[in-house]
Formats: sequence, C-alpha cells, structure tokens
Amino acid sequence: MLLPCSTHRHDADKPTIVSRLCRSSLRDRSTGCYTWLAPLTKWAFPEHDGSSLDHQHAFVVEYAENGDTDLGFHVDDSEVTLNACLGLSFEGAEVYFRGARCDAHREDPANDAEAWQWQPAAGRAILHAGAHRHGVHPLRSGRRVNLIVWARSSRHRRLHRAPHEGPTTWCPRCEAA
Ligand SMILES: O=C(O)CCC(=O)C(=O)O
Ligand SMILES: [Fe+2]
Repeated sequence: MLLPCSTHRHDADKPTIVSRLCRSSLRDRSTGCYTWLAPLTKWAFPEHDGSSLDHQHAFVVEYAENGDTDLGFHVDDSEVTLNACLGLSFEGAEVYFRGARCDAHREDPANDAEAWQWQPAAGRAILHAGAHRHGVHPLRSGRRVNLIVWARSSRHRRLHRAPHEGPTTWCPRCEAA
C-alpha cells in the first residue's frame, strides 16, 4: 500500500543529503546543466515548461545499510528532476513511479500501466517530471549515492500559484474530468 504522497521537504525527510551542491538562478543559460539538459527537457517535458528551466536546486543523497535506506512516496518541488546514480555498489533502492498528478489529484490511485520502477546503477540517469509521483524501495545492501537536480522554471511559477497546480493537460484525472 502506498502512503499519502507528499511534497518532498528534505529538511524533515529522508534520505540523508550528503552535500548541497547549488541553489541558484541561472539567468545566463550558458552555465549550469541547462546547456546540455535543455534540448532534452524541451522535447520531453513541454507541458512542464521544460523549454524554460532557469533555476536549479542540486544535492547528493545517500542510502547505506547503517544509514537511511529508503524514501517515502512524494512529488518533487521541481518542474523536471534529473536523478543520476554516482555509485557505488548496492542492491535494492529502486526508484518506483506511480504516474504524474496535479496537486488536487495527488492522492489518486495509480493504474497498472503507471506502476513501474527504475533500477539505478553507477552512470545511469533518469529525467522525470517533478509531479511524477515516486519513492525509493528499501536498500538491501551496500551504499547508493545519487545526484539529484530539481530544475525549475520561473516562467512556470509566475503563471501558476503552485508548481503542480491544476487543472492541467498532463494529469490523467484532470483530462478525464
Ligand atoms: O534517491 C533517489 O533516487 C530519489 C531521491 C528523490 O526522489 C528526491 O530526492 O527527491
Ligand atoms: Fe524525489
């Protein structure tokens, strides 16, 4: 059973943040991850303003047998999230996904097609919408370290009161209404 989905707040939540890399506005897009990320996010996330990402909150998380071993079900405070596995050697700690939802439909159940998981491994990365509900299954052994970049769009946040505010064109429950 899934626990209620929350907007992730790292100050109060797992996993351990190993380091906060940067929290910056990147008006100059020649710096930061946008130079190489923009073509991908523009193509893959048009409905999440993937073409106008200009702000990033980046940090490194760690799961270890003698530390934090999982992460609850949540959405990110981002338009698009980059999750890149830096290592090391581990079993478990898969990232499970349960479909994207706007704030109003965040607790709605997922259908079977929306339930899938990603197995991180050193050198592998995934991009997903911040509104795509997810969590981390328990680590079984070893140590996993991942770089997380929450990419945001100031344009998107000017137009919406909350990052995942509905009604939207991408939340299946909004579309069904
Ligand atoms: O550890 C992971 O792979 C996911 C972390 C995550 O979802 C987050 O920090 O928001
Ligand atoms: Fe997350």
